[in-house]
Amino acid sequence: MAVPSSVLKVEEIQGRGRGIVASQPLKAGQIILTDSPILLYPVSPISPHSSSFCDHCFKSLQHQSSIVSCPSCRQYRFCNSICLSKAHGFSHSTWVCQALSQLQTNSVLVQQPLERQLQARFLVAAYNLAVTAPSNFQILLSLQGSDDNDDAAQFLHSVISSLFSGSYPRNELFSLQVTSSLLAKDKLNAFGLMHPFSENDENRSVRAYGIYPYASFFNHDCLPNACRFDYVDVNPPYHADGLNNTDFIIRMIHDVPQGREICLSYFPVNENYSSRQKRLLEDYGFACNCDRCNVESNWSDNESVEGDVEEENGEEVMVMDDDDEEEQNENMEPSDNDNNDFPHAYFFLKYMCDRTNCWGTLAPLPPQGDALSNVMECNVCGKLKSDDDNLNIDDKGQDEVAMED
Ligand SMILES: C[S@@+](CC[C@H](N)C(=O)[O-])C[C@H]1O[C@@H](n2cnc3c(N)ncnc32)[C@H](O)[C@@H]1O
Repeated sequence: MAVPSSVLKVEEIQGRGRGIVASQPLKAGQIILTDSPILLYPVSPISPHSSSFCDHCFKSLQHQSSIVSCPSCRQYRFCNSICLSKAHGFSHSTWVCQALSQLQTNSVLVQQPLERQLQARFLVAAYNLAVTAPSNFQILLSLQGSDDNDDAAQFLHSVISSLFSGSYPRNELFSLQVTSSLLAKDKLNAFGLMHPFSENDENRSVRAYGIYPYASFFNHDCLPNACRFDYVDVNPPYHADGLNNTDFIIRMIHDVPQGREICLSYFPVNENYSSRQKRLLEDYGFACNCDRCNVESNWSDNESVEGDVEEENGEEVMVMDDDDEEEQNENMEPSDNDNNDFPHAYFFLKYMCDRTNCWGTLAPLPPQGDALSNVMECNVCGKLKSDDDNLNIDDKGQDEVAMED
């Protein structure tokens, strides 16, 4: 599958499956891809009325004054009648509405852990996609993921089959194999749309999951050269024509030459070596051997860039003292020289947000013509920071504005 970008191409990369490669030199801040979800589903599958987000666009409902509920199930809530009407033609069609109501009263499913309920919600969404947009369903099926028939797939297949045995269209769509394959695609490819950022919230959680067909081709690197921005509740701090609020923008963190693989980090970059390895193995099925991991694999458990590791939120995170920072600022520039002992020291200083409980990644604002921006934007809290000082404008947690849907 090709990506809709003239500056990227999909290539087979040894030991990593498909990946995305720069087909020309790319500049810091450059927008390399905008992607829309083919599937979105909320994390509150069984008790939707407790959700504080619109079930169509997933904006926070906190400051909305014209909230409406679905008139049929009376459970799912939407920002306004526009979102409701869009959802009726898409994610909350008549039969999805009925299926979700049945899922909520399915006593066997309700007793299951949240993960299983969530998988059931995903399967209903995927089934809806198969019926309403078969070509997007084919794209979903072409994403990476094995189709092992495990216990979860067996169980969910029986729940979903019983749901679809009634008035729902084309119940033959859900064989055990398709169910199992869909679950694997979801696990490897779903992106989380996070709760709005707050400095007081140590454990920011997910509000919805989405399948983004092109962004799914990015492989992981613990020192990424690109990162994703979403603007679910706020407008981007630059002109972005026609963007829906659940669209992703992928921007370059720094310059890269033509032919270089473009990678995202699948989670915040501050996680320590053992936790990253564990997560990548358990959730994504691979052992990471990126430059950063190769360096850190030789460290003792307590060692970090300068031997400084602090405990923060129960997690070990990298820290540097002021002298270290000055020295690193003077001596370390990003380079393609992978022999550097601390490939991540410079990265942390320049590209990691220092706001409490944020751990977001900073990328420059998009260049204007040939002029590169010296303003960095955090992809989690939205803070804008110039080279010398914090601009202190734009906070994703506060500035709620309407965007096109
Ligand atoms: C979102 S997909 C990325 C695209 C995928 N490579 C493909 O061919 O469709 C995630 C999967 O890609 C592979 N992958 C991603 N980053 C990797 C890395 N750094 N090393 C090895 N495999 C990686 C893993 O199999 C992972 O489960």
